[in-house]
Amino acid sequence: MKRISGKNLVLIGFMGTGKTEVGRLLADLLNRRFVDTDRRISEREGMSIPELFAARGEQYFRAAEKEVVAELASQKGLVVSTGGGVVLDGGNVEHLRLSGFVVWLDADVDTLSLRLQGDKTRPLLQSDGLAELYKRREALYREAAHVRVDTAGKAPFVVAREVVALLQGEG
Ligand SMILES: Nc1ncnc2c1ncn2[C@@H]1O[C@H](COP(=O)(O)OP(=O)(O)O)[C@@H](O)[C@H]1O
Ligand SMILES: O=C(O)C1=C[C@@H](OP(=O)(O)O)[C@@H](O)[C@H](O)C1
Ligand SMILES: [Mg+2]
Repeated sequence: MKRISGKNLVLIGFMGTGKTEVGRLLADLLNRRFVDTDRRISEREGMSIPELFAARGEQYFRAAEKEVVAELASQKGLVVSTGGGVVLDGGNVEHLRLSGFVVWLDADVDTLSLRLQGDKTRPLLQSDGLAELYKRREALYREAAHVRVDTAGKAPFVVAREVVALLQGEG
């Protein structure tokens, strides 16, 4: 797996594309350590992501996210699941691309809406419309990623297997 040897495998994409769930499966399949940036931030700050947004605001969250990304980019051999907004910062994108192979998990807006229906854990979905936010971010994911994987209509383990096949295909 030349694509990820000595590197991290990094998942980016919109909320609900399955970064956290697929990342965990990939770490198992590849026998690598799994780190989810949101989880890391929550642990560091001692509160959940919605609590952190409510208590300190998005800017504070983004600063914490940037620190965590920089820290993970200095490590190797990880599977890293990011939060959907990680690509808003050009420095994050640079770090992630230099330290890892960046896979964009994607799905159409209707699929994402269904997956996230009733979700209360994603503060940004409570205010902005999902479709609007997706439209604003799509180009950022495309530019940041080395490859895109469509997750619509596929179970998480099918997506994970597809990512592994993609890495193996590169020898
Ligand atoms: N491929 C998939 N098919 C169906 N549901 C999925 C898929 N991937 C994730 N989900 C569901 O969508 C929700 C968000 O998944 P999650 O892994 O937290 O996404 P992300 O970290 O990208 O926001 C969860 O309820 C999860 O079970
Ligand atoms: O898209 C975003 O800006 C965010 C996505 C969330 O992560 P997931 O993409 O894992 O849901 C989390 O980082 C935070 O709520 C902000
Ligand atoms: Mg997640």
